[in-house]
Amino acid sequence: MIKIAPSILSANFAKLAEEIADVEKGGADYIHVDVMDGHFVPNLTIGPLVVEAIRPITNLPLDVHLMIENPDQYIPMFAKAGADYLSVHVEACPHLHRTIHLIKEHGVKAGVVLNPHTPVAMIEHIITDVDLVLLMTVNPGFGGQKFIHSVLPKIERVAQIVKERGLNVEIEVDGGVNEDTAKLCVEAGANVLVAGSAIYNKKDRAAAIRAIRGE
Ligand SMILES: O=C(CO)[C@H](O)[C@H](O)COP(=O)(O)O
Ligand SMILES: [Co+2]
Repeated sequence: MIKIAPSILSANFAKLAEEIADVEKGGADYIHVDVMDGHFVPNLTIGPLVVEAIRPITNLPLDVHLMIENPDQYIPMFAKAGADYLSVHVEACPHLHRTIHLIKEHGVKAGVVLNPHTPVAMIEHIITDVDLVLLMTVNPGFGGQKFIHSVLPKIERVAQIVKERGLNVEIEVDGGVNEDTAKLCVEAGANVLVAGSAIYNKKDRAAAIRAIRGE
């Protein structure tokens, strides 16, 4: 089953509760929350206070994508705020095994993220410990960028590892996902599709979600 995770990065922040209710009603499976610190990526967005504020207004799992340096310092705060998934970048975690287990110790599902140029080999020895692998299909930092096609073989490789080892790991893609690129990601083996602009820039969010799901 293909899951759709609308990214609120492209929502109207002045009407965030309505924007979340709209995609929930439209068939979304997760709410994707992009956390940026102005250091790991050149943009600033959301902190634990916003996660805490949106937690009671939706029944959907909050899929929190941490694009921050030193995530260990903030994991307890995001867990307390109500994150269901916390995903950290390999490129920001010198002690990745420790960070993944810190997330799990807080009762939160753990995800690991790879930038477009980072090889899949970087997660071969941690994939058995995680609930989700997120492959970036744009350079992180901004919504509305163009899908990077050279990531497709990486999706295939992660899907192959998951199958070979019989793992229960979700394979998520994030960046430039629309109804055309979604199809390529699903064919390559992804099962969770993040989409920001391709959903929130459309008037009919339910139709946008259906189109990305390939319905
Ligand atoms: O992590 C992200 C950017 O760093 C966002 O989740 C992503 O860019 C979603 O936006 P879009 O679908 O418009 O590309
Ligand atoms: Co994201």
